[in-house]
Amino acid sequence: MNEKEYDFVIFGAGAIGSSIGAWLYPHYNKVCFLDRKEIANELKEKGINIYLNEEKDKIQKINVPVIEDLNEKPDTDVVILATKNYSLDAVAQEIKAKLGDPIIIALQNGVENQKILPKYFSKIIYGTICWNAWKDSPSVLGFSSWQKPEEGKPKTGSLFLGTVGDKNPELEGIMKNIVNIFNKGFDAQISNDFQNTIHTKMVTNLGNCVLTLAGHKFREISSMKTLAKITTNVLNEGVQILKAAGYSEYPMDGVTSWGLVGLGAKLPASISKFIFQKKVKHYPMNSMQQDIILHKGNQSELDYFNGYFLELANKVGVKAPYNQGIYDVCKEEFAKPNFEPLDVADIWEKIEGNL
Ligand SMILES: NC(=O)C1=CN([C@@H]2O[C@H](COP(=O)(O)OP(=O)(O)OC[C@H]3O[C@@H](n4cnc5c(N)ncnc54)[C@H](OP(=O)(O)O)[C@@H]3O)[C@@H](O)[C@H]2O)C=CC1
Ligand SMILES: CC(C)(CO)C(=O)C(=O)O
Repeated sequence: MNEKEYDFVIFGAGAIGSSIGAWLYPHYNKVCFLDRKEIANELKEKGINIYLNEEKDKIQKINVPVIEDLNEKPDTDVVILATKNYSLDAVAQEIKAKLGDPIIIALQNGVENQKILPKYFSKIIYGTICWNAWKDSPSVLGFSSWQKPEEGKPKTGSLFLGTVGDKNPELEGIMKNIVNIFNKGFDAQISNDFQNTIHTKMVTNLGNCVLTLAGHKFREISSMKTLAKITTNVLNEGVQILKAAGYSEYPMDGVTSWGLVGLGAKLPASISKFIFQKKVKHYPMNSMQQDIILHKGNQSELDYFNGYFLELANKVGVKAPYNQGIYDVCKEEFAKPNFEPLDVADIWEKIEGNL
C-alpha cells in the first residue's frame, strides 16, 4: 500500500501526547506538538527527555517541533487529541474553527469522546492506550510499558486504534496508513471491535479514583488488604455491569483480565492482596493521581469513568455499591481546595455503610 505522508499535530503535550511523539518523531518527522505557552516554551528549549526502557538514569533527549497555536500549522492532516476528556469540547471547537474537519485520533480513556467529537468532525479514529505515563516536569517524561519486551527493541507502549459506528472504507484505509506510520516508532494495531476494546480497558480505570483517594505511592497504605478489597470489588462490579450491558472482554497485553478481577473479588482479601500488589506496582501514577495529587487540580475524569459505569448500572439494573460509595467520597474529597489522600481505613469506614 502507498503510504500517505500525513502531517500530524499532537494536541496536548502531556503524558500520553509526549510519549507518542517521543517514540514517533525520531522515525517520522512530520509530527509537531501543541500545548499552552508555558509548556510549549519549555519543550522548545529543552526538548522531550524520556526515560529509556523505563530507567531514570537512561534519558533520551529528543528535540521536537512545537507550536502554541493551530494557526501556525494550517496544513495539518491529522490531529492527535491527547487532552483529558474535560478539556475536549473546548479543544474540539478550537480545532473546528482553525482547521475545519481534519482526521482526528482521539486517545482519551472512556467513551465521553464518542459523545463530543462527532458533533464537530466526520473522520474520527479512537485509541485505547495500553501503557502508563507521567511527567516529572513539562519536558521530562516517564512511562511504564505493559508490553512483553522484544529482544533488541526499546520498550514502548501499545495502542489499539478503531472506529465506531458503520464502517467507512475511506476511514478504514486512513487508519491502516496511520497504523503503518505509528509502527515506525511504537506498537499500534487495529481493533475491529473498538467498543469492547475501550470498555475492557475502562474496567482498569475504575480503580484510578481508588488509588487517588488512598494516595497509592504518595502516602503510607495502612492496610493493603483493605485497598485490595475495595479496588477489586470496584473493578468486579464494573465487569458485571459490562456483561449485563452486553459487552464482552477484548484481551490486551497487560490489561487485567476479567477472570483475574473475578477471582480477586471471590478470594479472601488476605490472598487477593498479593495479586493486587503485583498488578499495581506497574502503575507508577495513574492519570487521575496526576490531576488531583501531583498537579493539585480539582478537575478529573471521575464522571467519565465511575460516573459512566454508575449510569450504565442503573440502566441495566445491576447494583454497584462499591462504585457508588467510592464515587460519592471522591466527589466530596476531590472538590476540597487542598485534597489530601485518606487512610484506607477511613475510606472503608465511609463506604462500608453503602455495602
Ligand atoms: N497518563 C496516563 O498514563 C494515561 C492517560 N490516558 C488518557 O489519555 C488522555 C490524556 O491523558 P494525559 O496525557 O495523562 O493528560 P495530561 O493532562 O498529562 O495532558 C494533556 C495536556 O493537554 C494540555 N491541554 C489541555 N487543553 C489544552 C488547550 N486548550 N490548549 C493547549 N493545551 C491543552 C494540558 O495542559 P493543561 O494541563 O494546562 O490543561 C496538558 O498539558 C486522558 O483521557 C487519560 O485518561 C490513558 C492511558 C494512560
Ligand atoms: C495507566 C492506567 C490504566 C492507570 O489506571 C490509565 O489508563 C490511566 O492512568 O488513566
